[in-house]
Amino acid sequence: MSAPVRSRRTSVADIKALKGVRPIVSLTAYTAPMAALLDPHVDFLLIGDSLGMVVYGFETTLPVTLDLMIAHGAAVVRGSTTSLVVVDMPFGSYQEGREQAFRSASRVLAETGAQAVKLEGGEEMGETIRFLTERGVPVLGHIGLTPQMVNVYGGYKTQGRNQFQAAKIKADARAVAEAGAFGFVLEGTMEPLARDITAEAPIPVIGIGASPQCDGQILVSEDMLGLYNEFIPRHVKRFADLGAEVSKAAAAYAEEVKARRFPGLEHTFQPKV
Ligand SMILES: Nc1nc(=O)c2c([nH]1)NC[C@@H]1CN(c3ccc(C(=O)N[C@@H](CCC(=O)O)C(=O)O)cc3)CN21
Ligand SMILES: CC(C)C(=O)C(=O)O
Ligand SMILES: [Mg+2]
Repeated sequence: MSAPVRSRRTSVADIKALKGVRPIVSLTAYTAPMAALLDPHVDFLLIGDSLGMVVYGFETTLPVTLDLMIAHGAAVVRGSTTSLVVVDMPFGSYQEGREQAFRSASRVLAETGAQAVKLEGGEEMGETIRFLTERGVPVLGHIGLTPQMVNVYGGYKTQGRNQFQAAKIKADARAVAEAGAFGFVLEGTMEPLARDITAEAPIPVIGIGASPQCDGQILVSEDMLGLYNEFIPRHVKRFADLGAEVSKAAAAYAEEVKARRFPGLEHTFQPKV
């Protein structure tokens, strides 16, 4: 038997150690087959609560439940071998307080095999992040544009547009790092501010719609693969157009079925004589 490429999964300590060494690579995954395809190319896979919009067709991430995140988290762990796996804590599963957050997060780790959770919020989540990390749950923070706040913002609005917002995001970054997070996602934030925050933060800053100078980048896989067309935010670069490929394949299949060209006899089972 040949030796495995990596004998263990990337750990949160490995991710922390990459700051200042090389950019950290991350993508979302919701299913085992997609996780298997992405696993060799990323440092960590995120089961994002964006799956509510991308897979389940909701207009926001708010209806996503903890049970749904756990089902998809377990699938991604089964489909991957070397990446760190991080699961988003869904809306309502942690905002009530640190005990609720621990109850939810410990279920995620125990029932999925993932190594860490991500939760949205800065200063207001400091106490919760500390409570979790001190009790065995590594936490990835998420500040800037936090989609679970959509009803407070009144839309998905880019953050850090004025001095007050900028000061708040800087305070959030400090609070999350101070509370013991192993890194944080910085989303939808003005580029110069995102660059400053990355330079100041003692832990990896993973950007999405943030800055090329962030310590790492993350995208929703379906966005960068061209599999999600409901909206295409400015932060997205299309690395493939798989949506067009799916349409082409479905059209070819439909045509062959109607013309009785598919299935061919080679796709059928013939009795031996
Ligand atoms: N498929 C997908 N990709 C994502 O990046 C993503 C999700 N879903 N779901 C959860 C959140 C929602 N996100 C979003 C959604 C919309 C915009 C958007 O429309 N942005 C505008 C700017 C809005 C403004 O500042 O006024 C843009 O032009 O990009 C951005 C992020 C990011 N997350
Ligand atoms: C876009 C990433 C950071 C996320 O939180 C998600 O996919 O839910
Ligand atoms: Mg999310």
